[in-house]
Amino acid sequence: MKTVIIGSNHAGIAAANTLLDNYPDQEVVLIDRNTNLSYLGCGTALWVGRQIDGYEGLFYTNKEDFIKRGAKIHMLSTVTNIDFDGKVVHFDNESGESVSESYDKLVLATGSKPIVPNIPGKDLDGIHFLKLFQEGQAVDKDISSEAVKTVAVIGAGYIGVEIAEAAKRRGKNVLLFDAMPTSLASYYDPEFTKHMDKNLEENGVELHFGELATEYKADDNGRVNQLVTDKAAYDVDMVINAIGFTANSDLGSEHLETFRNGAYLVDNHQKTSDDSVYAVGDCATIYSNALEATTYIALATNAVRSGIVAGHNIGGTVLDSIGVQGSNGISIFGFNMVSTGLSVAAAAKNNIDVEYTDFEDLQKPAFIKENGSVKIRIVYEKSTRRIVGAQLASTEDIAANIHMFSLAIQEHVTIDKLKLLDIFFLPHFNQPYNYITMAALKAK
Ligand SMILES: Cc1cc2nc3c(=O)[nH]c(=O)nc-3n(C[C@H](O)[C@H](O)[C@H](O)COP(=O)(O)OP(=O)(O)OC[C@H]3O[C@@H](n4cnc5c(N)ncnc54)[C@H](O)[C@@H]3O)c2cc1C
Ligand SMILES: NC(=O)C1=CN([C@@H]2O[C@H](COP(=O)(O)OP(=O)(O)OC[C@H]3O[C@@H](n4cnc5c(N)ncnc54)[C@H](O)[C@@H]3O)[C@@H](O)[C@H]2O)C=CC1
Repeated sequence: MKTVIIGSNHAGIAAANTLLDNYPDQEVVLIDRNTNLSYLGCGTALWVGRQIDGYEGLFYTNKEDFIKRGAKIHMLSTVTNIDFDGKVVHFDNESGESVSESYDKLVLATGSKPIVPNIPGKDLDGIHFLKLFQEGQAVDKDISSEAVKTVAVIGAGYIGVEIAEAAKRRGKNVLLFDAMPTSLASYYDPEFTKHMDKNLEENGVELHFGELATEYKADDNGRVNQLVTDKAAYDVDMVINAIGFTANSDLGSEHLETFRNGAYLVDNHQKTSDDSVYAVGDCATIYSNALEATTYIALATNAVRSGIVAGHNIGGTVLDSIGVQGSNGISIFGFNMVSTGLSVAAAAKNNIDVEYTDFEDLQKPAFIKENGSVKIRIVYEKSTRRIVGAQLASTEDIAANIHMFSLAIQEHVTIDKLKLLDIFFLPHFNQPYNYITMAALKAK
């Protein structure tokens, strides 16, 4: 059995690893247009902000490793066309020749592409996106220039907020814009984002929310020097666009069934509407246990799990995807936020009638000196009382809490089941009346 995988980043790599590690008879071919594979984009802001020494540690595998393990891998090779009936993938290889690979099974792992703001001046010099390693290098180079004093970041989602912090750490004036009235509006409710907004402001990031970029203007050399919005005009030396990703499904969208944003529609084996074709990671849909529906969530964590599921099903072991909660986290100037499932705002947008319960307390008993306050919100469906989301914010390390809520959503746990849940107590870590128990007990 020969499997061809198009795209060798997180999702494609996970599918390839699963096949190579568990099914020795499988012939695996990887094709990718990039020069590198396995780049952890999550490290870009850490590297650009000089919180880590360099980018070298942001790759976890390479071409040679796949060759050693018996796979064939074509890098710098762009797939131009797929003959789904004849089961042949056509691509331009590293030498520029048009070549092909036949397949028994095909895995589409072509990921996502940044959404481009469609406004005048969008192609000027000094306007960046942050997806590829090379784009991270370009941003780092520009930020290293003395001439760049003011950086505008368009989009205060995860990439925008992280790169705003990085640019500030490099001593730039940073203007952060978003169409929504707060940062991180897709992940948290305003009662939580207000703390992140305050944190950003206190650290010198200038916030411009509810303000839309309408034009980028250039100097005589064709480099961006002004950002015009629906409210004002700002002199800027560099722009970073981060207004979200959309699925990169150009290769198969005419042949395969797709979701409303163009992502390949897949079943719980990651199989598309073509029996021989699987899709994984950011180019595919995913099942949300909170929504109880198919949706689109671009995250590396999902990419990896979907690759594993596809790999096993292709290899011959039936493995059902268990769905996801879209769990995520962010840490900015020492302020941490994590969320899973639906916020109250996201539930409303999806017509799910929810209640929520909030609590705020110190992480540890007051007699412990190094201690920060933690704010928690648990969101549950009114009719069934099943937990559909949770948000936490603190200067404390609260990250691991969210995994439990992720499992609770996956397993349809009700808010009432959480009230007397056995949660250990040790003053080094938490309180006997801890905020999870207290929030659950307060639920209406
Ligand atoms: C700056 C940044 C920070 C992030 N931080 C986090 C984080 O902290 N946590 C998290 O979970 N997620 C994070 N993400 C999201 C995460 O990186 C993506 O969800 C993940 O990369 C998706 O993996 P993928 O393999 O599906 O797709 P991609 O990473 O998009 O890879 C797709 C691959 O397909 C190749 N390809 C596409 N078309 C073709 C073609 N025609 N021919 C050949 N090859 C092709 C591309 O070259 C690429 O290598 C971050 C993303 C960015 C940009
Ligand atoms: N910590 C993490 O887990 C990280 C995850 N990622 C993932 O990578 C993907 C891409 O990240 P982002 O690009 O940050 O997307 P995002 O979806 O997180 O944020 C996009 C932001 O842009 C705003 N926006 C949309 N259109 C706009 C417009 N025309 N003008 C101004 N603002 C506009 C939205 O309101 C939103 O706040 C996401 O799926 C994200 O979850 C990225 C970085 C870190």
